[in-house]
Amino acid sequence: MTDIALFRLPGGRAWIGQGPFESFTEAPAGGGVFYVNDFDLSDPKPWKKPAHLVEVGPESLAQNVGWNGAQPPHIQWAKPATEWFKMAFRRIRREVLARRLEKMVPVLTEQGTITEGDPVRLLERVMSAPANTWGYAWLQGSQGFLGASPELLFRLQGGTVETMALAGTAKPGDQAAFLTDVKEIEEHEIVVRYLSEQLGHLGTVEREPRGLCQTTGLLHFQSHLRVKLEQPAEAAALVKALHPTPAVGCLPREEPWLDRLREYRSQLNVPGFFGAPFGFIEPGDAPTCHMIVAIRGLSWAGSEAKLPSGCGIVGGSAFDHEWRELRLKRESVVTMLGL
Ligand SMILES: C=C(O[C@H]1C=CC=C(C(=O)O)[C@@H]1O)C(=O)O
Repeated sequence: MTDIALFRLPGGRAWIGQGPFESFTEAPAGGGVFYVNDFDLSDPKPWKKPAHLVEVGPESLAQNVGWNGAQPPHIQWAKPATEWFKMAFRRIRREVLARRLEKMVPVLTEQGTITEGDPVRLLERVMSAPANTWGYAWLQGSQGFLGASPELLFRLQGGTVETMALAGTAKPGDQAAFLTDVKEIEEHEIVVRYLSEQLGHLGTVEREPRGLCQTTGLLHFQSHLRVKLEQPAEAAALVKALHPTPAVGCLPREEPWLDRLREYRSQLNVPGFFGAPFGFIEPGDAPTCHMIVAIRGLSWAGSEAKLPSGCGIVGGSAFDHEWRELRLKRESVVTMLGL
């Protein structure tokens, strides 16, 4: 099967890119190009231009991708062990209580085995994911990742950058208590403050009041932010300025803490795509660049599948509560993908 990239906007417009892909350090003119990287931004040529790009809808997906008789996958998940995550949780919390660290987002990964079927069929699910999410996929031979993320890293259009803080989580039924939950509000406002500071270097920042975002089985705090650029900015420079936000990284966003986070991620077997920027520049002369945070998805290599979820640890975090939140986030992905 050819290599495939997919990007679907909240409104439903979507593009499929088919390989081979040509890689670039800077986004080539004319758009129609995907941004694919890992959490550490280790690919120096993250802009991927497909040999063939087509705008698709849910009905035209199959004829553009061609399933070749492939069936949706069955995945047998193994229950995740608590030990390593518990250790990371305790160490992070200790640093937070000592006021050396404000927040860090460790990630737990559930491992699975694809017993039959082909993950390519999950593209249909990504296309029909909730309307307030961005669908993404990157399929390379027998490996890849895909999902539907509720989190925008930024949208760059003309001289305006829009972004959002998305952090703080509850079950939809717990809304009344969530709205006044001091720990969840703190977790969220840390991300707002970080984004306001980073964007403040580019122009005057406008922030909308804190609101709610509901996706498959989950409720989050969400705040929209916008800045009119004083000088033109490249998408790649914005990625470097904003990623990783404390919704998936840490604060302070300094190398020693990022190193610590990388250490936890590697101990906990986290796939590189998780929390990384994933983007698409629409084709055209004055194109819009959409850059999202790749969460709420899974990855696979051969028959091995990985399902990661992360949770922000602040001073008020309790292990059992966070462990439940991690499970709810993974269940949300499993439900969304119909697995
Ligand atoms: C890291 C994840 O979610 C982020 C987005 C929304 C809420 C989050 C939270 O409450 O911790 C996370 O920052 C994930 O889904 O694995």
